[in-house]
Amino acid sequence: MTERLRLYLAALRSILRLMPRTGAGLPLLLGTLYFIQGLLPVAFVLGTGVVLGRVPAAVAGGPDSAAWSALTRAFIASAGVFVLQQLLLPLLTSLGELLARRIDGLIYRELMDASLGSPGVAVLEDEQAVADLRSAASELEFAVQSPGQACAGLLALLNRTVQLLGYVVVIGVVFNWLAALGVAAAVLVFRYGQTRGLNRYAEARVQSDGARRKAEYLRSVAAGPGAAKEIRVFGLAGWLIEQMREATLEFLGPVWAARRRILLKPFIGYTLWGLCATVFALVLLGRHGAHGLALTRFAIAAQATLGALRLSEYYPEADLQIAIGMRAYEALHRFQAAAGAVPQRAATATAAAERAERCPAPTEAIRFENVRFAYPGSDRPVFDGLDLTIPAGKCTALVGVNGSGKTTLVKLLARLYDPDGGAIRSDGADVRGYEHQDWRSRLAVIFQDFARYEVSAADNIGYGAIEQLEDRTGQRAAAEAVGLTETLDRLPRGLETPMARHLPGGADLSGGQWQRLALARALFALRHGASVLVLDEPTASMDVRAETRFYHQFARLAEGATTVLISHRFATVRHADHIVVLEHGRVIEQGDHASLLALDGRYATLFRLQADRMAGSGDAGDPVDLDDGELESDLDAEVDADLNADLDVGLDEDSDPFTASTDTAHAAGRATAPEKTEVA
Ligand SMILES: Nc1ncnc2c1ncn2[C@@H]1O[C@H](COP(=O)(O)OP(=O)(O)OP(=O)(O)O)[C@@H](O)[C@H]1O
Repeated sequence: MTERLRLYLAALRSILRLMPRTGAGLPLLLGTLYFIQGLLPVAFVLGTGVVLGRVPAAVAGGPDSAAWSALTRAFIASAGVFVLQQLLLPLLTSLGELLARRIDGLIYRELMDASLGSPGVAVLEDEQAVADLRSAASELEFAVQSPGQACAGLLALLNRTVQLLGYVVVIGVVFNWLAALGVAAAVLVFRYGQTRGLNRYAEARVQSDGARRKAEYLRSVAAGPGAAKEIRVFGLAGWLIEQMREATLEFLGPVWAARRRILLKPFIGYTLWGLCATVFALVLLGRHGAHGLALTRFAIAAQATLGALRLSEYYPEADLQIAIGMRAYEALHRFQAAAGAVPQRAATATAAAERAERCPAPTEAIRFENVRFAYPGSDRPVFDGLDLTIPAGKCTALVGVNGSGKTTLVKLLARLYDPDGGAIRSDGADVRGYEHQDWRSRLAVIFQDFARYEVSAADNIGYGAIEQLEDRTGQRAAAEAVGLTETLDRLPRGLETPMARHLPGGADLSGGQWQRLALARALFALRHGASVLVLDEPTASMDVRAETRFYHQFARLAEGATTVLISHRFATVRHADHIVVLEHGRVIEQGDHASLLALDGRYATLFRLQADRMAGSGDAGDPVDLDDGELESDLDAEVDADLNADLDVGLDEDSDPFTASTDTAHAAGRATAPEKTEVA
């Protein structure tokens, strides 16, 4: 059995198993109605055949004759069948749509479970898996040729199948079994040609998915707000329109060609075949008719033959839906297999307490032991034997040039990936021994590219401990801790303000304010059970005063927590208890600020380089603009004093040994370099 057929059958089995879950006997009702709807055209053919056969006797007997009454009865019965058929049609369409929507709803849930339940993020970086996820999601979104529509289409085939069987039996009984089988064979061959062509067309559509995505991406760039400013400033509009035109043609061209090649050729071939069979059946009928087949029988056989042959055509209620919808469902199956999702438990306070019990907070240290790791699909290891100790309850700063592996280390710590070799241990226990959710409940991580949720400010903070989403006091305290209270209080609905301008009553924040909101989220997580705080460039978007303020309060905010701090700014890291210098995925130096300076190695070199830069930058005392004027006055004084003492340094792998990055230039004019004096 080919892989494609195996997948198709698996998808078919599982979609059929979803049917009973659509509730209230809907599939059973729909199946029964389709069955009846399949019998009705056959009954109509029988009825009209009888009507036709009774016409000569009725005409001869006149309106008062018994033959006339018999004709009338037959006519009324046929008309009744016809009317019933017409009445059933819209009902079937509505019920079919209902079934499709309900199945799509169930499948959407499967899709969410698969994408959100995957313990790591590797699957979301796997090109094929993401393409599968996208293709399933886009058919579900448009709901025209979705898996649910395919399922309703499969049920609708019952109608056509019953009709064909009915016609074949009628032809066999009233006329000739050989002719009946011939007609059935002609219909089946033609249908085979149709569905084969449609399947190949659906395949061509899937193949062109990459080009379609490119066109969609360009459309979203052109129409979205993200690049709006740059498109105008750099005059990219004309170029973008041309790119979109080319990408659209690149995507549609092969589909158009495939449609002509795939649909037209078989259509001509199979139509000729069908026409020959039709002519043969009609000639046979004609000859028998001429040789005394009773009028009723002749009329029935002729209509049944034509009715059956009409079933060779394209079924608009089923064909394309099945061809494309089932492919989307197969894609979801492939993604499910790749994601290896695990069921997610409900977020309740009890569940959180149970998690905390199952996974104790580290009290001694978290250790990376001989850790080896390469990203999936890459043969270049980021870590090849990393040994690192993160003491519990202390602040460990990670320093290193771009690409040295700092963020990757955090991803491993959060088990978004697992190491290829070695282990990460919390107080000696391999963290892989804990369930992902249990271990993560101990972590509060804010990545460089933290999320900005379009929900209220309070919920943005509350997502740090979802089971405590109602704890407004805790959320306010976290906002206060990062100095956001006044900013949030000035918003139209305070903490309840939706964080997106396009939402009713919504507002947006500046980059630095967003970063503080994300930090508040981490602090909220700490308040509710997390004990390992990981901050990856937590102040990158903050102005120099907000940053200085943050680090002044940092020790108090993170008190008792095991903290991992990543920063390019030495002013930030120098206060850490333990500083680790990473290079090419290895620890090359570690210790506290003073001991590392005394060591006179890489850290000291970097430090002197920046100190020299600062010393050469001139004025150190520019006033600082506050974005919200909310610093308390006593803190202000401290901050002002410290601004003159801090160094603000960026590292860049392109420079050798290192050069300051431009994102720190704003601070360069404000800082003096007491450390230089200290170093010197
Ligand atoms: N998702 C990924 N897939 C493949 N390679 C990756 C991925 N993310 C990072 N890398 C590579 O892994 C290496 C380490 O990257 P990482 O982001 O951990 O560095 P970093 O020290 O945090 O850098 P930065 O200071 O720029 O944030 C780099 O060579 C990077 O190109």
